[in-house]
Amino acid sequence: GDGRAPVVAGPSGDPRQAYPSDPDLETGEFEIPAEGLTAQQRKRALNRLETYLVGKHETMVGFQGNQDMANYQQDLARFLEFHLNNVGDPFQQGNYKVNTKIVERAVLDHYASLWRAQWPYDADNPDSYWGYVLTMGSTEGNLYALATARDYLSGRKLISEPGGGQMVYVQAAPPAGDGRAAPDNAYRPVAFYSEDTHYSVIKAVRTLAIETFAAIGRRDYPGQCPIADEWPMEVPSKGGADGSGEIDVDVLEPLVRFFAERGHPVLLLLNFGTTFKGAYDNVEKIAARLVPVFAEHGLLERDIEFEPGRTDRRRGFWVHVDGALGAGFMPYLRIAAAEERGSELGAQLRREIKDRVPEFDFGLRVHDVDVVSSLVMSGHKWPGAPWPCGVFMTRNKFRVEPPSTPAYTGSPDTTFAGSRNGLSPLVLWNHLASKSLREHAAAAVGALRLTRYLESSLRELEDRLDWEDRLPAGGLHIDRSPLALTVRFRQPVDAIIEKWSLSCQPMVMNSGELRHYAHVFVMPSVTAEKIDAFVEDLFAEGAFDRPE
Ligand SMILES: COC(=O)[C@H](CCSC)/N=C/c1c(COP(=O)(O)O)cnc(C)c1O
Repeated sequence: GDGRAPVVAGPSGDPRQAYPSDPDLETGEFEIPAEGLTAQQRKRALNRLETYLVGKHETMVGFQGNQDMANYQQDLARFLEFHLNNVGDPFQQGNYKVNTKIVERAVLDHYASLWRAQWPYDADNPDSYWGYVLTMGSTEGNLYALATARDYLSGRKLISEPGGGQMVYVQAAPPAGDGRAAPDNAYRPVAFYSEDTHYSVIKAVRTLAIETFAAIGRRDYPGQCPIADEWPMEVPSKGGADGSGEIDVDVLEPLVRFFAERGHPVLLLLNFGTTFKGAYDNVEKIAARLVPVFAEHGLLERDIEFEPGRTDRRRGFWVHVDGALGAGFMPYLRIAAAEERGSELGAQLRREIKDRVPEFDFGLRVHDVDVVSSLVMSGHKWPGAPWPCGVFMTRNKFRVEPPSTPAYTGSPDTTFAGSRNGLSPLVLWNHLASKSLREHAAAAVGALRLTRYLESSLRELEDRLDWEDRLPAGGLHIDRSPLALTVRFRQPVDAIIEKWSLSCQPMVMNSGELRHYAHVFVMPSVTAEKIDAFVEDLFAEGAFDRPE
């Protein structure tokens, strides 16, 4: 400490003991005393923090957050002069004029184009895209998508009372049952997602009181699970823990059919770049197997009668693609794949993609159905925004509130947040605009190439350790899922985890063996030099000598 009198410790003790400590940062340095801090004290504290961050930034390889978005500081610092707020709908100017909505709309249009949606936004076109730049990351987008899907599938609608007063939710009456399925199932959506799904989805499902197939199955259909004695909590991934991390379509289909037969609308949340294994659910294959099930049980199109003569035509299913990482990255591979075969870019890509780039977006049509209802992407993952942000996108025809409510003087509150970040559209715009599509595609192909380099470097390390008889029993468990930007391997000692900010996960393998994995994500900020330095650290004595 610097001899200062300690902050009056709170009622439950002194923060200097209560909080986790880091060898490079002292809690006491950042306490805010009643008398405030002098300029020198503030400077010293902030210098200490900056020094710490410089160190960590250099060796950050463990999460899917690109650390090196270029030139946002010099290009955007001037906008810190303003109190930006994009409150309300991006396509309605609203009364809060200090906003960057014009930039937000350009970012949304660009992603609409990358995700093959109909753009520019047109309030009168049911198939036009609608979306907004998120103030949180994909967690907000997943929450918003699931809230919209829940209301859409439950026959709810947000309308403005006659005379343009309050906005109120109205609920359609369940259709007269056709005997085969309990009529009130028609508005009880059932959520399905895989065991590799990010915890933000489980949080969203609980927060929004959406029922999962497991919850309904265990309560209403005990012992009737079509794929196992007991209803699994989540849809199993193909090959279980040993597998790639993508959802098992052969298991998903009977589970969905079970509820479709009983008249339930179906809410599918699919992963496109899973958190730990970087796996992609096969959206095309899932649609090819499930659209016929929806058609068979009247879930492709349904009439929702709100009042006599006032009906909406809606689907009985919703496909949300959690593209937190993959939606920002995969479109560039499609652009690279479209390059003429002889090009360097095309050739490099061919080494990674045997047949075709997996489809996940609004351009995907299966059995003549446009499959995807909503999509989300994190801006701080592939694009590399320096704070959490992202993009949520859907189509007008899937929205439950009227796209424009003239009754409002300002702008309809159509997004999940109230106040909305006005800097995020700028940082995304800067990122998108500072490279051509081809240059973005080259960065994506380059990241795949480096991921292959990481994998081969780890396998070489395994051979070196084995040669020197220093290989841990069972080996380094090196694995990489198809097209993934990450490689997973045996968790090293804590000092290495802390230096390289590694994300770790215990996994009970199909054999019952408990393994501790770590992974590296090869984002654009991860270079071959960083990979070499990282692998060298793993070669050091005792790198894998974990106590367990
Ligand atoms: C352990 O790593 C994570 O939780 C990272 C976020 C940190 S990396 C920048 N993943 C977040 C994530 C999320 C939540 O996204 P955010 O809210 O933007 O963090 C949603 N879906 C998937 C597939 C995700 O991987």
